[in-house]
Amino acid sequence: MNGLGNEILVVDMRDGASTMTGELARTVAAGERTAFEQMMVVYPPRADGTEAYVKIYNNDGSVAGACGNGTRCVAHFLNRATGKDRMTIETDGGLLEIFNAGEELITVDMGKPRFDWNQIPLAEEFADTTGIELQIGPIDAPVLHTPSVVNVGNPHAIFWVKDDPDNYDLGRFGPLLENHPIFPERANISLAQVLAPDCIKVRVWERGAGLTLACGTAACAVGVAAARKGLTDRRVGIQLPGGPLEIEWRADDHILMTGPWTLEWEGTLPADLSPDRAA
Ligand SMILES: N[C@@H](CCC[C@H](N)C(=O)O)C(=O)O
Repeated sequence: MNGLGNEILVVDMRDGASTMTGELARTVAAGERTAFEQMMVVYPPRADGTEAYVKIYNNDGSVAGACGNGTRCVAHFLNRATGKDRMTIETDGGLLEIFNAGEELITVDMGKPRFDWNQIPLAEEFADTTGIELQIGPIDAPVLHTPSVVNVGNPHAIFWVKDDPDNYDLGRFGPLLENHPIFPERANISLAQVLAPDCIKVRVWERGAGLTLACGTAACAVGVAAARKGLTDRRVGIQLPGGPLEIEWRADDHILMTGPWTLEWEGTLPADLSPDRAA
């Protein structure tokens, strides 16, 4: 599947008979047909009132606590399997509520943002995470030194730029920022240009996956970080290279993300997924 071009492989393991690992996920990601940015493995529910437990892998085999675009894809998959329009799923980042918003749109309640330095997490204490000072040797652009940081189930750093994010070589400095020592669990890196109080243009370098056409959690992170800085309203359209997402940071602190899903193909993974076999 994909969510605005963010390549998602939804793997149905609801029978509870098999288990995915980071190493196997990397093997599947190396397959020509099965390449993905995130794999969403759907297991039987572990908690009362939930439809499934979903484990998320990046294509480097690392585990992610949240994936906004992938959650909309899982929502469609579970909606088709169960007929339910509304459900709760469990991820490593917490419980997520999903609503069918009609016309091939899904809304996900992504939960509450976390702003404390140790919740991001950061390697050292910062009292104010709306803008932290970073020492970044090899990067010459001065705007790239004071990101806002927020955790929305996974860690994000947002660098505010006045001009078009396309003007920056994110492919070059994305990996440096993702692996900056201030981020002990690495971070997803966004460049954000506020175009209007209800519109932000964003490009994302994803932790564990690299440059992407869209990142749902980055859209959530940028939306709340912009409103927190007073740059925008609490309801914004986020323009990503793959298309738009609607983000609303509600008065009860929950973030709602609304966007589409796309089904590309369906198939069965080979039973033998040993790492030396290309999927
Ligand atoms: N594409 C995702 C985010 C995936 C997880 C991220 N790379 C991480 O490691 O935190 C999205 O749509 O949110």
